[in-house]
Amino acid sequence: MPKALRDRAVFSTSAVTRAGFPPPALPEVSFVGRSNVGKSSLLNRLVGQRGLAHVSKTPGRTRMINFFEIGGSYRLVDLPGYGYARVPEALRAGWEDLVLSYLTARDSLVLNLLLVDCRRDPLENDLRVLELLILSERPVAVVATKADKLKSGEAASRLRLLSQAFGAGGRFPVVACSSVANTKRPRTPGREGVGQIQRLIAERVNAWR
Ligand SMILES: Nc1nc2c(ncn2[C@@H]2O[C@H](COP(=O)(O)OP(=O)(O)OP(=O)(O)O)[C@@H](O)[C@H]2O)c(=O)[nH]1
Ligand SMILES: [Mg+2]
Repeated sequence: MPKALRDRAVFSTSAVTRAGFPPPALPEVSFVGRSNVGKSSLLNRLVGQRGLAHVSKTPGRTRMINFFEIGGSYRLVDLPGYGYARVPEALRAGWEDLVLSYLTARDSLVLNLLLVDCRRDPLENDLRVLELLILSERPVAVVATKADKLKSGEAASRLRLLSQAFGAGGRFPVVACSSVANTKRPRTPGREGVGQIQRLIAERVNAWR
């Protein structure tokens, strides 16, 4: 991703219903995953703008679909997380409808980044979302987040396990990633993930239309 684009990421709009989605005139990359897995942090890190998407220690913070426009040429789309038990049932069902209709019916969606916590074993919710994306023939890359929390010796075996669970037999890339990696510690697991994901995004965005 050219460095110049990093400086031109701007908030575009928030949607709480389908009518609120912007026109599908630009390719979009979505951030999908459980609450608190690190979607908003990764988005900020990819564009090099810390405060762009709201990051919080409290799960369930992102409640709308937030669209960010990058260099006028594509959008990054931060989705509300799923699996947060303390959200009232009615509200949760509403979010799910909104997110699922976005994921399965949005024509301009060129890549879904499915984020999973690299320290957790595969969760039912994540596997269900993956299945849905596969059934709707959506392109997926799996991001194993918070890799900096692993010991360097653990990273390879965690990534193997997650690749088996989420990689769809090698069809989808599975990338270990840290959004907070300290570049002064060159062995931090996931340190190279941000660059790898930037390349995947660039490939998909450039192939659109
Ligand atoms: N150590 C570490 N912490 C991270 C990383 N990514 C995110 N976090 C922390 O995890 C917490 C949640 O991050 P968010 O980016 O807000 O997570 P989210 O998936 O957007 O959460 P919701 O909007 O609630 O769905 C924050 O405290 C972040 O600082 C990472 O790569 N490494
Ligand atoms: Mg968020």
